[in-house]
Amino acid sequence: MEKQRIVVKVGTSTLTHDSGNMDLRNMEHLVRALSDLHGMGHEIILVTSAAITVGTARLGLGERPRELRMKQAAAAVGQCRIMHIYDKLFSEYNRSVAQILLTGDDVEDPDRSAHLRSTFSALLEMRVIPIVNENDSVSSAEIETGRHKVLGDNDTLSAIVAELCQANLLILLSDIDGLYDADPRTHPGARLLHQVDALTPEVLEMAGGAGSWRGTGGMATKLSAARIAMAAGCDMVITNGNRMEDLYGIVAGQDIGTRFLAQRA
Ligand SMILES: Nc1ncnc2c1ncn2[C@@H]1O[C@H](COP(=O)(O)OP(=O)(O)O)[C@@H](O)[C@H]1O
Ligand SMILES: N[C@@H](CCC(=O)OP(=O)(O)O)C(=O)O
Repeated sequence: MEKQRIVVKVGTSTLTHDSGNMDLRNMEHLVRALSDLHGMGHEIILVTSAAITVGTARLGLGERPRELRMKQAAAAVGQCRIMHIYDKLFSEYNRSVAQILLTGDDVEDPDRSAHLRSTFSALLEMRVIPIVNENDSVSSAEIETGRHKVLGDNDTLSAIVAELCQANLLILLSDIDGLYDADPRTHPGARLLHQVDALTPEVLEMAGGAGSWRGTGGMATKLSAARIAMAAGCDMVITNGNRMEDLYGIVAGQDIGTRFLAQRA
């Protein structure tokens, strides 16, 4: 099989329980599948969410803080916890990881994004698995005051990373099997779309908001990600994070989840 550069984004709803604590079973299955794909020769970049949720649980705050500075503090605490667990789990499979935290400025500024590209390429050359999140402790201020709209959700961030690294494939692991023709939580008869060739107005209309208190963007941000990835020549697949074994089939090109086809030049 051809070796691919793959960005995998995993959302808060897959990484945590409803209590806000980390879902260690899902994390273990994720790390095992990614380590295995890495062992097959693929290059892997992991974009991970959940810092704010895990920090909230760790600090015993009861509910997700509304105050910005508390959210940012929770992210700082949660990010440490998450990286600790990833490092521990990947180490069991003899894989090295690196942490990259990004803000909107980092990807917008040509100098910074050039450095970022070189860092990713050096890490991948050394067979390290970069683990990326938004630098929430710094950047939420920008997001909430509306000065920068570039980031703010990891779906978009993962597509920007895929574009920056010229990845072949972006996989979004969510709490749902893919894009349906309507939000299945409110429309029980909704049907799964297997392939999307173009983001037509009809497709864009299908997307609704987040499915749980822990998720943020819902399908709307996933379609924004698809727009960036498809234009960058990268296929994107939305699939359910509860079946990590599906990652193998997706990488092999099987019909799993919803695949958004790259625009080929
Ligand atoms: N057309 C749609 N197809 C599938 N899911 C949808 C759709 N519209 C809205 N959703 C909601 O999007 C949710 C997934 O996004 P989100 O809650 O942000 O999770 P994540 O943390 O995985 O990013 C689903 O649980 C679902 O309720
Ligand atoms: N950067 C934030 C997550 C933002 C985000 O997009 O969350 P999600 O919709 O669960 O992928 C955090 O780590 O808490």
